[in-house]
Amino acid sequence: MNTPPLRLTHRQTDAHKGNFGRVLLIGGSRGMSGSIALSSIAALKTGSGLVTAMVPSVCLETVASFHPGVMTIPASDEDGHFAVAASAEVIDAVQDVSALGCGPGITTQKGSVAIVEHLVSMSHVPRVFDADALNILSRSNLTKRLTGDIVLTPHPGELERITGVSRKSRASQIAASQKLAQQTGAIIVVKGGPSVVVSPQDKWVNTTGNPGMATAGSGDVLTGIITSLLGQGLSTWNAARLGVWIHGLAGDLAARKHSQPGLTCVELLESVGAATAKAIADGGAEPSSPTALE
Ligand SMILES: NC(=O)C1=CN([C@@H]2O[C@H](COP(=O)(O)OP(=O)(O)OC[C@H]3O[C@@H](n4cnc5c(N)ncnc54)[C@H](O)[C@@H]3O)[C@@H](O)[C@H]2O)[C@@H](O)CC1
Ligand SMILES: Nc1ncnc2c1ncn2[C@@H]1O[C@H](COP(=O)(O)OP(=O)(O)O)[C@@H](O)[C@H]1O
Ligand SMILES: [Mg+2]
Repeated sequence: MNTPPLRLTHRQTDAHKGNFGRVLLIGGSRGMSGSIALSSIAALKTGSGLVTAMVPSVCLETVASFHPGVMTIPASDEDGHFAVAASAEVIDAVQDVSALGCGPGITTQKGSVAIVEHLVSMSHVPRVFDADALNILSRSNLTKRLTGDIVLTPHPGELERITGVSRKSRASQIAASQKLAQQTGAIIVVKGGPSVVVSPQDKWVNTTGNPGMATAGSGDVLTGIITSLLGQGLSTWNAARLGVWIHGLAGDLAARKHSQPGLTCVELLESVGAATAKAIADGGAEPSSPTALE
């Protein structure tokens, strides 16, 4: 049996949505509305109590239409992506959030750069940076300004842009990620088959997942899962490891049903709830006690 790196516990009978985190997902652009919707819905399916997507105003209706449980905040936009003015609006939006994820579909236009520049130093909020947020970190030389609880989720192409190591050498990717983790304090998910999670002191190799997950949008789902777990109070190390494990298991459950070639981000997303249940103490069978995770 494939066991999770740690367990979630059952919800107390008197639990309410405020117990399970309020998370914010920042991203999307005209043409990539699906990306941030995938992250947001994945966060709901991993158990977040409240999920809000902050998106360029132009794609708000599209993002909002995918799942009625996702709330949306419209941000100033320009030509289909975030305008520079959106970076000031982010400061209001992060009030009271327990975690945020940034990057899917965000583009590397200057409004997005301004947002990421604000987020790198918001040390009071645990943050996940993915996709174009990672490309912005590398292009704008922002990695040295990362502070607080941070998870980076690069695929080998993004990692190459940040560290310069070849997308073809797995050993170099792990070594460079370890060094980056030591320099920044961030936890780094080195995506692949299998994904490896690296901390400044340690590394962990995932035991779930399959090549059917090499499909558009599967990483966007992971961003939402890890953000959700951070928002529920897990440490960056635990949220990254358990998030990667749940994501891979969702891929395995979906591939069993739909085949690896037939697996898309939609089938992956549909399996996130079932995979999360497998991470609950005793396999999610019987509700018992307590609320807190770990
Ligand atoms: N429905 C949507 O709106 C979607 C939007 N997406 C967004 O599209 C933007 C661009 O992301 P992409 O990742 O497609 O573009 P990138 O240009 O960052 O990455 C694609 C390239 O990276 C390299 N690469 C990726 N995985 C690799 C691996 N395992 N081994 C070796 N090389 C690898 C390959 O050279 C590949 O062509 C992001 O903002 C992302 O969030 C994508 O997630 C797809 C779905
Ligand atoms: N061969 C594979 N085996 C296991 N997992 C894989 C494989 N290929 C891709 N994945 C997983 O799928 C996800 C792809 O992420 P990413 O490239 O960011 O996708 P996108 O940006 O399109 O959403 C990662 O979590 C990665 O680990
Ligand atoms: Mg990606």
